[in-house]
Amino acid sequence: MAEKRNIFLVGPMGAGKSTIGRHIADTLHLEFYDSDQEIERRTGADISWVFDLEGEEGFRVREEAVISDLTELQGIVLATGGGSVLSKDVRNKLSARGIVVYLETPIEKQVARTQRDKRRPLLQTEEPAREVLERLADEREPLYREVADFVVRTDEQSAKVVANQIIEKLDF
Ligand SMILES: Nc1ncnc2c1ncn2[C@@H]1O[C@H](COP(=O)(O)OP(=O)(O)O)[C@@H](O)[C@H]1O
Ligand SMILES: O=C(O)C1=C[C@@H](OP(=O)(O)O)[C@@H](O)[C@H](O)C1
Ligand SMILES: [Mg+2]
Repeated sequence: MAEKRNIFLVGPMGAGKSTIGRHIADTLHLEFYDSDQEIERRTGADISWVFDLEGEEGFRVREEAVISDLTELQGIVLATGGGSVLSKDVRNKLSARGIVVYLETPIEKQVARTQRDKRRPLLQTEEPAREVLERLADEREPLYREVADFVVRTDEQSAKVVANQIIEKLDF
C-alpha cells in the first residue's frame, strides 16, 4: 500500500524512538525525521528554549504543525515526541499516513535512560522523574495503544535488535 510506506514511532520519553528510528531508516534506506529535531531546525532554538519562551502549549502547537507536515511525506521514518499523541489531529494523521509502532518500556528504564540527559524540560522539575513519568503514562498509555498498529518492547534487546524486530513485522 503506497500510502502506508511510512513508519511512525510513538511512546514515552526514553522508549528509544529517536535511536531506534534512526536504525530503521538506515537499514531500509528511508529518510529519518524526529519531530523534536524538526522543531529545533525550524525555530533555531532547542526544545528547552521553546518550553521556556512559549510554554508547553506553544510547544504542542509547533509539534502538531511539524507532524502534520512530515506525515505528508512518503518513505520516511518519524520519531515523534512522547506527548504528541495527546493531539487528536496528530493521532488521526499518524494512523492515516503510516504504520504506527508503540515502543513500550517500563518506567524504571525510562528513568534510567533519561536521567543524565537535561534536554527534556518535563523532567527538569522538583518532582522525581519516576513520578512525572508515571503521571504522564496514566494519560498517554491508552493513546499510544489506540494509535498503534503494533507494540514492541524496547527494554529487553539493544536498539539495533529492536529495530530489526520492527522491520521484520513490516511487509515492506
Ligand atoms: N534497547 C534500547 N532501545 C532504545 N534506546 C536505548 C536502548 N538502550 C539504551 N537506549 C538509550 O536510551 C536513550 C533514550 O533514547 P531516545 O532514542 O532518545 O528515546 P526517546 O526518543 O524515545 O525519548 C538513548 O541514550 C539510547 O541510546
Ligand atoms: O513526553 C513529552 O511530552 C516530551 C517528549 C520529548 O521527546 P522524546 O519522547 O523523544 O523524549 C520532547 O518532545 C519534549 O521534551 C516533550
Ligand atoms: Mg526522541
